[in-house]
Formats: sequence, C-alpha cells, structure tokens
Amino acid sequence: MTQTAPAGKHAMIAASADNVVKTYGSGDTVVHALAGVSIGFRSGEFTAIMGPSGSGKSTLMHCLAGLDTVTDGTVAIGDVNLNGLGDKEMTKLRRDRIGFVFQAFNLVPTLTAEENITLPQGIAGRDVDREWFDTVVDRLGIRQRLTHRPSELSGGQQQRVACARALVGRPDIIFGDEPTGNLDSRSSGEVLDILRAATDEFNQTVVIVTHDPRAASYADRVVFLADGKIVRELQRPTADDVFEVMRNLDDPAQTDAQAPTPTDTAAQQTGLGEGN
Ligand SMILES: Nc1ncnc2c1ncn2[C@@H]1O[C@H](COP(=O)(O)OP(=O)(O)OP(=O)(O)O)[C@@H](O)[C@H]1O
Repeated sequence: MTQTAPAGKHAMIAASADNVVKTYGSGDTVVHALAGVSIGFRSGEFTAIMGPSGSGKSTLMHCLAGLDTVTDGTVAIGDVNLNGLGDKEMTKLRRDRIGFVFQAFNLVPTLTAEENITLPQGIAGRDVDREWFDTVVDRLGIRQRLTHRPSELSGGQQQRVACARALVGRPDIIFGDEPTGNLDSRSSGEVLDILRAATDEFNQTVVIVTHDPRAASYADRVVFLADGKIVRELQRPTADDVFEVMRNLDDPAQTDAQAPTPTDTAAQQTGLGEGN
C-alpha cells in the first residue's frame, strides 16, 4: 500500500473525552446520559462502543464529534479542545478533521457516487487528491459505480460510497453511528472489512457505535457503556466474548458483577486501555 502513516502516529490520541458529563432536562425529568466518561482513542485504532439501549453510546459519540455539547468535562479532537469553539470553528473542525458514516448512508440522492464522495472537499474549497481518490475507490471496489446515483446502488454499495466519502478527506477520525445497522449480514461484512482495512492499511482512526457483537469483533478495542459510564473494555475480542459481556450488561442482576476490574479501571483513568 502506498499510503503510510507518519512515524510515531500510533502514539497519538485522535480524540479524547475527559470526565465528560452530559445531562438532559432538569428536576424530576433530569437524565444523566453521560456520568463522567474518560477515554482516549489512539490514532490508527478501530474502536467499537457498545452497551444497552439508553446507556449513552450515541451521546458520547455526538459529544466527541462536536455534534452535541457537554454539560461538564472536556472533549478534544487531537489537541483541540472542542469546548471553547464557536459555531464557525466547530463547523470547520468537523469538515476538516472528522469523517462520518451514518446508519442511513446520508448520500445526496441527486448526485452520482463520485459527486457524493468529493462533495465535502468541494464544500471545503479543497482540491481532491486524485491519487488518493483512486486508491480509496479501488480499495472499496466501487469504481464501476461512480456514475450511479444512490437509488441505483444497493445498501452495501451506498455505505461503501459513504465510507469513501469519509476516507477521501483523510480525517483525523471517522465516526460510524451504527454503520451496519441497515445492512444484511453480507453487506455488513463488506463494510466492516473496509473499516478494518482503513485502520490496517491507511492507519485511519475509526470509532463506531454498534449493537452487533459480530461488528464489534472487527475492532481492536471494544468499550462497554452502562448507565452513562464505561464499565468494561475488551481488546481484540471475538463476537462470543462481546456477546457474553452484553448478555451480562443487559441483565441488571449481573451488572454489579461486571464492575471494572483493576485493569479496566486503569484503562479508564488513562483512557487508553491495555497495550500502551
Ligand atoms: N435530546 C435528549 N433529550 C433528553 N434525553 C435524551 C436526549 N438524547 C438522549 N437522551 C437520553 O439520554 C440517555 C442516553 O441516550 P443515548 O441515545 O446516548 O443512548 P444509546 O446508548 O445510544 O441508546 P440506543 O442504543 O437505544 O441508541 C437515554 O436515557 C436517552 O433517553
């Protein structure tokens, strides 16, 4: 592969949350969506965030991506603290440094696949790096589809176009919100292979929220939320490992038994987990 990361990039933190609290509402209706979350995402690593419904997964991702604000604590992309940014600076940061892959693909229906892939670069007023565009398009196997509109593509092909759109901008980090939630198992596998390859071959940092243990098993690291807190973390787990933790988290009687181990707790404090 021609595209390699700068030396030492693995040691860098692409995004981080430090003691993040997110509260919705007030008084009797207050919801503590995030109750003190600290975590760092290393450059070039693929992380999956899991947890029961309502545990705070989407809230955490939205705060990290600057799509929502925190009530307390700080979030950063690289060394840029998002808390202090105004609307314009936030928009620019999201455009320049963050890629998104959504469950619903979010392609513009009137544009071709190629136009969709290059649209963010056009909006940012940047020239598209054609060599990198070609590398991404060929790696994702969508060259034959570049002139097609989204309605002429399968769900899996649309999500591959969305992955290409995210990758072509070479963002610091790609956030995927249930990126395989609308796909059958074969297309899910293709998209997950692409996200895996993006980290392995392009040193891209990827963070996804998923409910699917099989999807999580593609990640280097799986972080489990419950009641707005990080309660477990697994490194390179199998789908069965992930399923087992989720089964226990879904069973409130088991939740206490899943309190962080000393290793997990250390991982939370550093936000880095094992193997630093
Ligand atoms: N805009 C909002 N206003 C009020 N409460 C909210 C809002 N957004 C989220 N919440 C609440 O915050 C908590 C965490 O929600 P969040 O969507 O982050 O959970 P999740 O783990 O992503 O859930 P799911 O797996 O069902 O998508 C939930 O109790 C939810 O009802």
